[in-house]
Amino acid sequence: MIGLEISHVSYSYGSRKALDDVSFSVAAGRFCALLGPNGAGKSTLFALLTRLIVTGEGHIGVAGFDIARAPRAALARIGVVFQQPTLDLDMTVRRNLRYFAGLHGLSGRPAGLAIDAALAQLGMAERADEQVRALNGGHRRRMEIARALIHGPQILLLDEPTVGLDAASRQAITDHVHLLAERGLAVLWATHLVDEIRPADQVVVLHRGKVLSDGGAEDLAGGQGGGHGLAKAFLSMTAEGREVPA
Ligand SMILES: Nc1ncnc2c1ncn2[C@@H]1O[C@H](COP(=O)(O)OP(=O)(O)OP(=O)(O)O)[C@@H](O)[C@H]1O
Repeated sequence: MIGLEISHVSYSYGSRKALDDVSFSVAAGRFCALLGPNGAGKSTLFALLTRLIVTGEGHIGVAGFDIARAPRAALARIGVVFQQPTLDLDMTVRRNLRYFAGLHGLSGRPAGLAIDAALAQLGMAERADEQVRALNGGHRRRMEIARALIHGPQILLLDEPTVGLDAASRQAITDHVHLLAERGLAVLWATHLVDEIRPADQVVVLHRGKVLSDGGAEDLAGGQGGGHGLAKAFLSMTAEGREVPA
């Protein structure tokens, strides 16, 4: 089943073209890394997928709903973790999530159940009554991912979710989100870090607003040992003349 479909999407800020005829899709149950250097257009694409901005060029389908024609139905099926954290540090984890559940029309026992389930999926159940301020950066991020799951989305969007985290936290979050994909979510994970990508993942390379490649991570690495092969392929596609270490 198709989770997310992006077809011939373009977007410009004034005369600057940020996305140029972008097409790819992410099926339910797939982890897709949107790999691109700074300025590639990743955040612009996320803004279009969440209707922060709109474009007349191209089509975006979310779990079968056209985001332009049926925005409410489409957005209800998306969970999103933006680059900038947006948590209330002085509330507990549960209070933060209850507030967000309310925005989705969930309250009372159904909200409590949804919050418990989401926290459990991120290994955060025992932190529910802690103040967010007391959590480390990795746990705060996991909580934001749990928050994005409360309303039962089919698509999960994460914009560079591991920025600023230490290696162990990055690993834990990457593991958790891969598990969410295995359980059926279509995951779009924007990053410029190849070590967050697994051999079975889909990788879309975005550079200067264009899709340079779309396929399996193993194929992109060209059989050259996972992360190293991927890094080489990514750099040679995007570095434009910079030396790529052997
Ligand atoms: N509000 C804006 N006004 C004008 N140009 C913008 C605006 N936002 C982004 N751009 C430009 O659009 C292009 C794509 O930027 P975008 O932020 O989408 O890339 P990105 O891949 O998310 O980069 P980063 O990893 O640095 O966040 C860049 O050339 C950027 O300078």
